[in-house]
Amino acid sequence: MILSPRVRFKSVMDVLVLFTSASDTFQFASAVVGVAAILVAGFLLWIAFKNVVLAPWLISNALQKQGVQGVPYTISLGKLRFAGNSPPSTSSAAANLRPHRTVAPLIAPLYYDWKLKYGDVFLFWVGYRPVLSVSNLEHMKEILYNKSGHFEKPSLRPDVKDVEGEAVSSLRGERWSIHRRIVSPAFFYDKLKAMTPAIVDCAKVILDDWESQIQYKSNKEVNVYDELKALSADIIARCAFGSSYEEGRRFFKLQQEQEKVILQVYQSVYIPGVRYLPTKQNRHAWKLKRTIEEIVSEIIEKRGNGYDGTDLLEILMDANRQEFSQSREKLLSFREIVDECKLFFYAGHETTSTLIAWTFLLLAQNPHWQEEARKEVLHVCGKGLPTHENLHGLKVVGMILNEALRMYPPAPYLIRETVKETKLGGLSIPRDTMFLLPIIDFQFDRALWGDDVHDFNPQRFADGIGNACKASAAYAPFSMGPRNCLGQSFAMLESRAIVAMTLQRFTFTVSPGYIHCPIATFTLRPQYGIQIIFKKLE
Ligand code: HEM
Repeated sequence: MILSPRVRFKSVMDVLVLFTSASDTFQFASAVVGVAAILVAGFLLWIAFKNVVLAPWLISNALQKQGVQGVPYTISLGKLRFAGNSPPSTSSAAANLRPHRTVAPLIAPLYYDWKLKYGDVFLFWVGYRPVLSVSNLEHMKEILYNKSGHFEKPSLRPDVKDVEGEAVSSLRGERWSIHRRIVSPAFFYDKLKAMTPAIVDCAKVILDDWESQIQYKSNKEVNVYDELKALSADIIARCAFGSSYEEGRRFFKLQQEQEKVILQVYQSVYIPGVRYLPTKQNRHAWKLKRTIEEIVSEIIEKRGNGYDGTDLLEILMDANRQEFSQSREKLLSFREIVDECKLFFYAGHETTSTLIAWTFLLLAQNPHWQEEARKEVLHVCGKGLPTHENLHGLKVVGMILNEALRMYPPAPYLIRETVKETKLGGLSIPRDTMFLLPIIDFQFDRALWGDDVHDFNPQRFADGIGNACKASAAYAPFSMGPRNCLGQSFAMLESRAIVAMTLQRFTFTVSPGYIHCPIATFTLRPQYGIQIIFKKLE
């Protein structure tokens, strides 16, 4: 203890009294700190006990009593995995090169073992969260249309929310409907039409590059998965940020870094409070977030109020301006605008690029359909750059993309959770139960699609999606109901453009080096890429 020189002691007693009271104060403070530490530790233990032991036990007990079977619960404190979704070894993947029938069991092997063992409705665990697998079409419709308001998107973990932010895809209730209303105009027909030249321009750059490399060799092997990811990112950067395209690219590079952090966070068990500690991972995440926000504010500042473009950022800013002029309030905060731009990229680039990459694989494996599609493209668009109207007129290409979405849906499983106790198919489902809806399984149901369900047959879509199988709800690559994919038309436009422009210039086959290994992380993607050999069209 350091005493100020100004303190004067009259007697030894004074000094003793001072020391006694100081040590009392010290003891009192220590006691307070001790009690606080015990309370905090007790609180954390209670949260951990409630989340990791009590809640899982209550939910599984309630379901077991109603005859729902499932995987026994074991407390998992290591890395979390989805239903054993580890990529298969290269050799087992290579053995599965041909049959598409292996897609679903390959991406979630444990899940399909459990399904065989326990039947269509069963319980399994993602970490300590109980998940009910639902393979009944009527139940899936009830959950996705959510007329009762009992089924919602799962709430994001606070540490994931910190990094990812919250946008239309994860919001609920009133905030979700405001965001959906504001973002929807970005995908209206006239906006998509205005974006078509940018999409075609970006595709032309990459195809010119492939073509120039073929000048020196007779053919070129391309890992289309990697190249298409870069191309879709460019396209999204243009459509989200228009002329502020370079800043858009920087934004999305940083966001890719953020995605890696999100994956790490998702794989770890959530411990309250840890996200505030200055760990290496947290500091990295904070820095990325700061820099991303700085880029968007720079773009907004540069634009001022006189910008006349029609990109996503401008649509969001415009909604704010209109609301402000009427009510002096802004609809979206700055952070919400940033989060919507992030979502646009996140939801849009990986999904669309995997769809196009799988489509290239299927066309390379099925030369007859490749030729049919090429004939149509050359007939409708000639050899020039396609227009928006041209792209709409491509029926065969549309059928091929629909079939690719059936066999390789970029989002093969959807997740929901109950926000209230509810009834589903005679079962009483407790609150906070998660559902897994295996879209991919309905799309491979032989009873609904026929005996050729495992074959690539775009012909089944000749009379439209509604007539492709016995129950139209069995085809849901873009989900269904009020929260279906907002970017569906954009994704289909981009895919039509890239497939058509490639068919105009090249014929293509699968490389002998290709290893068939679909895995599901955020999307259903090819673990080792898709290597395609392109030859210039005579
Ligand atoms: C082939 C490409 C795509 C596929 C297969 C796809 C699929 C889906 C699916 C299945 C959902 C529903 C998710 C759920 O309910 O859990 C969804 C939602 C969404 N998608 Fe897509 N998507 C694609 C491309 C895009 C693109 C290009 C964008 C935007 C640029 C986009 C924006 C969105 C948004 C904003 C939502 C959330 C809607 C809401 O919750 O109200 N998607 N998408």
